[in-house]
Amino acid sequence: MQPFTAYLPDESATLALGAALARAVVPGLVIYLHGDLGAGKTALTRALIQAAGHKGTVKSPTYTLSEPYRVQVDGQALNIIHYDLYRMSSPEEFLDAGFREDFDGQNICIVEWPEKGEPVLPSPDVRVLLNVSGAGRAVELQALSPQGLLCLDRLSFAPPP
Ligand SMILES: Nc1ncnc2c1ncn2[C@@H]1O[C@H](COP(=O)(O)OP(=O)(O)OP(=O)(O)O)[C@@H](O)[C@H]1O
Repeated sequence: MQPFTAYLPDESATLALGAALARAVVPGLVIYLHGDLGAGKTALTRALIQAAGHKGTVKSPTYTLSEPYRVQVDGQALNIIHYDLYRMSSPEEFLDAGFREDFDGQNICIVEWPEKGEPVLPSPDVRVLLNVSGAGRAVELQALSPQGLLCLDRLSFAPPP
C-alpha cells in the first residue's frame, strides 16, 4: 500500500486528521510519530485522544514519559497510552519502567521519539512522519502490518484544498 500523504496548512487540519485517526484506529495498534521538535506530534496525538472521548487536557508526557487515557474506540473502552521518549536516557529505562507490558495487543500505544526506544520498543503498525513545510506541516502515514493496513484503509480524511 502506498503511504498516505497530505499537507496540513494549519493546526485545524492537524486536529481534523487526529479526529479521523480516532475513527480509524483499532485495538492494539502501535503508532510511531517521527518529526523534529515542534513538528506537531503532540498536537496530532492530543486531537486523536480528545476525539476518542477524553475530556481533559492532553500534555506531552515529557517527564513522566508515558500517560494513559481511558477512551472509546468502536464503542469499546480501552486505553490509549501516549509516550514521549525524548528525555529517556537509555532504552533500558523503557524496560525498567515496565512499558513493554503496556504493548499487550489491546492498548493503543502512540510513541513520540521512538528512535530513543530502539531496539527494545515493540515494532509499529503505523509510522507517521511530520515535517514543517512552509506555514503548515507535511504528513505521511505508512502501514507496516496488517493492523496498520486496516487502520489506513479505515482512514477517511480529506485535507483542506
Ligand atoms: N498543521 C499545522 N500547521 C501549523 N502549525 C501547526 C500545525 N500542527 C501543529 N502546529 C503547531 O506546531 C506547534 C508544535 O506542535 P507540537 O507541540 O505538537 O510539536 P511536537 O512535535 O510535539 O514537538 P516536541 O517534540 O517539541 O514535543 C504548536 O504550536 C502547534 O499549534
